[in-house]
Amino acid sequence: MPKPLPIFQDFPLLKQQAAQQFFACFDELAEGCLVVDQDVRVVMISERYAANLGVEPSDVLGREIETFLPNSLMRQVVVTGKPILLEIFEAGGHALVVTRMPVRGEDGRVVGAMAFALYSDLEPLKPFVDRYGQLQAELAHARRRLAEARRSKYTFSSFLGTSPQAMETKRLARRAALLQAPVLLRGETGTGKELVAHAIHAGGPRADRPFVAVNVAAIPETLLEAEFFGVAPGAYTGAERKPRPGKFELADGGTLFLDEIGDMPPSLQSKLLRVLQDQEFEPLGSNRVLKVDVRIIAATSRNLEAMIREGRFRRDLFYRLNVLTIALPPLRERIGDLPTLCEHLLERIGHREGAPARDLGPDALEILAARAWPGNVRELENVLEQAMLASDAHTLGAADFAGLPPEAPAPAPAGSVADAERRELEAAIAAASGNYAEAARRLGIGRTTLYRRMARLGLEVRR
Ligand SMILES: Nc1ncnc2c1ncn2[C@@H]1O[C@H](COP(=O)(O)OP(=O)(O)OP(=O)(O)O)[C@@H](O)[C@H]1O
Repeated sequence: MPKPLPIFQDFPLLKQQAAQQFFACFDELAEGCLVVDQDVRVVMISERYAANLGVEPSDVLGREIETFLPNSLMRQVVVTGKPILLEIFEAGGHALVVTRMPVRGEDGRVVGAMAFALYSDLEPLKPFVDRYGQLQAELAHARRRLAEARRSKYTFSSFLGTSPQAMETKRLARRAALLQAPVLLRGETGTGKELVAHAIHAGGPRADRPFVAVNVAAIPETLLEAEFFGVAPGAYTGAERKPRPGKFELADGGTLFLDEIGDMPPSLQSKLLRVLQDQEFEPLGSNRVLKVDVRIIAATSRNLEAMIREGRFRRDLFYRLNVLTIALPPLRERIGDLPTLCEHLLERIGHREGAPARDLGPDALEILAARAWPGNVRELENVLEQAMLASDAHTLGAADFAGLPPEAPAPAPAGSVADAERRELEAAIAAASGNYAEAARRLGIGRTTLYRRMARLGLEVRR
């Protein structure tokens, strides 16, 4: 509780005079003032303030302020005892810049509050208000962009498939999300390595910290070091290396996803190993050591063991990265997931293209199941997209995929899709003890879709 100002204590008359002068001064220089008691009734209002509010002083004296100014904040000041130092207040059809302060008695208790209108015309403040508005807008924009960039695009539910292989992948990834050790994702192109990396990040304690991805294969070797470790200001490094933070620094506190780690040149492999061991490094052209806390998720489609034998990949780096390893199954080894994948991908493509989602006829499914899919889910998505764009049919049939280039048939015989799907549905229904809603949830589909699929596969729906 603040004490009354000591200088006034022995001079009550002076205090009163000063207060009166203060009010008079404010009324003249500013746009008037107003005082309320502890019941928020008006005990004083200047002519000018009354004019600004569009009221007559005699009409409002003694009244609770909200009876003529419903959005007044004076009660808040009286109740909390806290001033509201600057606020733009809309009243009487125009904006006032108002300062409100509590009035305290000798014992420090709040006995009322006073308000001063500093300006009734915001023109003098316009440069500040404009600048403030502009900065606010810039800040909001930057925050939105940062949040978007940092938000993981995928979670575990984005990884589609309920085959045993897909479920095992998700189980391992969920476990990895809760740990801090490096993760190595292995799998052919298009099997969802990047998707899983995002999901691991989003499912762990670093979720609200940055997720930074670097595709090692996409960056020229000469620029990789600067890309990873950054360039210090003032470093003489040539035109293409302006001072900037490296990916390690940007990912501090979060996750750094190193895609195509097998493409990393040997010189950088040693440096990466050092950072993994010590969690510190020096930006290019700097003698300052930066300490970071970064979780590494690396991915590769290459045979790293063969590369080690050929001396192209460091064994010690491999051991360092190969702590939690997740092998992503190729599509042809989980062809039972094809119907689920197609259904979701068609929906996703439809959404992207602003077109209604399409179905896939059983004949089309048989054709797709017979392919080897070297490009995996990405290739499947491309094939579906092309077929969708070329046809108006609601249900895509075999003919819509007639243009597919010939390809060696996959090891699995074509008839097995229906079997695999039937087994999958039966397993889910059994696991849900015959509860179809629960089985559908486990499969990640709606109940109606489940009934439709069961009917197509000749499974009886028991109600
Ligand atoms: N299980 C899955 N469920 C849904 N979408 C998937 C799945 N696997 C892959 N995809 C989709 O396939 C595309 C390729 O996936 P992603 O980029 O994660 O693969 P990748 O293994 O990192 O490929 P690359 O090695 O070529 O970089 C993405 O559009 C992704 O959303």
